[in-house]
Amino acid sequence: MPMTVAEKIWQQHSVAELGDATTLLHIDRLMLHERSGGRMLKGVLDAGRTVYDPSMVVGTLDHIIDTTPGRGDRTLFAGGAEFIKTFRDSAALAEVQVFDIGDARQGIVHVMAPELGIVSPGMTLVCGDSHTPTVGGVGALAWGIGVTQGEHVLSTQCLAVRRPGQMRVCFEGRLAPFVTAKDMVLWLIGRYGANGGKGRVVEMVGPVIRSLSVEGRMTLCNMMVEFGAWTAIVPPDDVTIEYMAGRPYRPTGTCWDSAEIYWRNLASDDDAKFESEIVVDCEDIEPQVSWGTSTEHVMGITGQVPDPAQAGSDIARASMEKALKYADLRPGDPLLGLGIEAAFIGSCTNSRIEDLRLAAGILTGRKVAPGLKAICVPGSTQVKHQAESEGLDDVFKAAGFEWREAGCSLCFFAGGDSFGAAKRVITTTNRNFENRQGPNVRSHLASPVTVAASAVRGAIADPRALGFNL
Ligand SMILES: CC(C)[C@H](C(=O)O)[C@@H](O)C(=O)O
Ligand code: SF4
Repeated sequence: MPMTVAEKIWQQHSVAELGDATTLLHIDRLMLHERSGGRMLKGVLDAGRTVYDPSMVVGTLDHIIDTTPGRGDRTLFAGGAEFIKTFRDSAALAEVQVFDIGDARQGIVHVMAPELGIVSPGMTLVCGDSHTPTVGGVGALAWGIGVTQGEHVLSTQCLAVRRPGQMRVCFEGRLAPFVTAKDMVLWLIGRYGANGGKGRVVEMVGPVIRSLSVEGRMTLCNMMVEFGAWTAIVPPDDVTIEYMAGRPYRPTGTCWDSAEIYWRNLASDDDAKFESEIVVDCEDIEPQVSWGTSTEHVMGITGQVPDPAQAGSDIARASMEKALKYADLRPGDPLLGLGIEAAFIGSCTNSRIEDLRLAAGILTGRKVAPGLKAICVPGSTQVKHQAESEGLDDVFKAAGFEWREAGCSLCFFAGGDSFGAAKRVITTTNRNFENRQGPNVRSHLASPVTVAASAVRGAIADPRALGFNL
């Protein structure tokens, strides 16, 4: 039977068919972070169980740790110290390796796992975090799980999973200058809605995907969660294999040779069946910005805020009306020129080295608008070190950006570190929900290029129109 790439990985990991469209799958990697990982480990230990194979489990600290320079163990998250202690103590007891603060391998879990080569094409990987599909960008099948499921994986290295539907999105054409993977995914969610990929594995193909780096592919896969997808995957190709080649935890020797043969053959069959398919012409995509409080509240940067009267359903209309109120905008308003008070570059969506290079390209020789709070948080300590070795930190600092330590940081409000109540922020993150980045903070999602250009103008700005070079 012809199969999709996800179905092949699924079948290769099947331990038993449990009926009711559910399969017991072998899990190759379990990633842990201090917000959900400590509870999983403690749950297993408290029940008197052992971790089946600690070498398949890796932890890091990212969510609730401080990111200000010279950080110690400070956390602004209520009860955060307890989370961190539980995580460290349980990991030590279970003999699970944790890349802690001060370790060069520490970082946002979805950034450091692929960067270190802990995950590779064709693997199954899970983590107690909704943005786990990010690593679909290297051709792995990865998804977010809950604490109970995490305990099951820790104890058995397996998980019972219901078979998802299959969907394919083909990106045709070419990306215009200043248009990035972030704009592609925002456009897709804006066009097809926050439930457009509901419950499916979304395979992403086409010439534009082939031309993207693995980092760009990860940006896309990261936000497919905001498209409602169960997960997303880009089948491996030469770009993926080249990416894997430099990674410290990659397979080596004859294992690399056989892995490479396997990766090269890991593709959907020509006549594989997808429940739904979308073809996107990338020529249509301009830089995108979100205007509201759902990831589907997105528009082209030169457009106007839509009118709820035109909404396709009562639910959409109500959500748009509420969002307009929260965002303090009116139908027909342009976003171009809308004043912003802060800019954020970071998060598992856009904090990898290529993102920082793009933003620094815009910021070189420029300064952020007076009074604007601008913060850049590298996704991992390794990204930070790489950026520093290229002098990017100097560019950010000279432009007026704070240059932070690696972590999730202001991607979500963890209890104190904030832009200030009700501030309007342009941000490279993935969620623009109410209060996501602080009390009443209005978040406008955009690419690192658009965020950097807007920071310079002090208002939402079209990077194409302002004489920036890339
Ligand atoms: C805290 C964590 C479990 C959460 C998630 O699952 O995504 C966070 O990373 C987020 O982005 O909201
Ligand atoms: S960077 Fe943001 S979206 Fe990503 S894992 Fe951390 S909190 Fe979640």
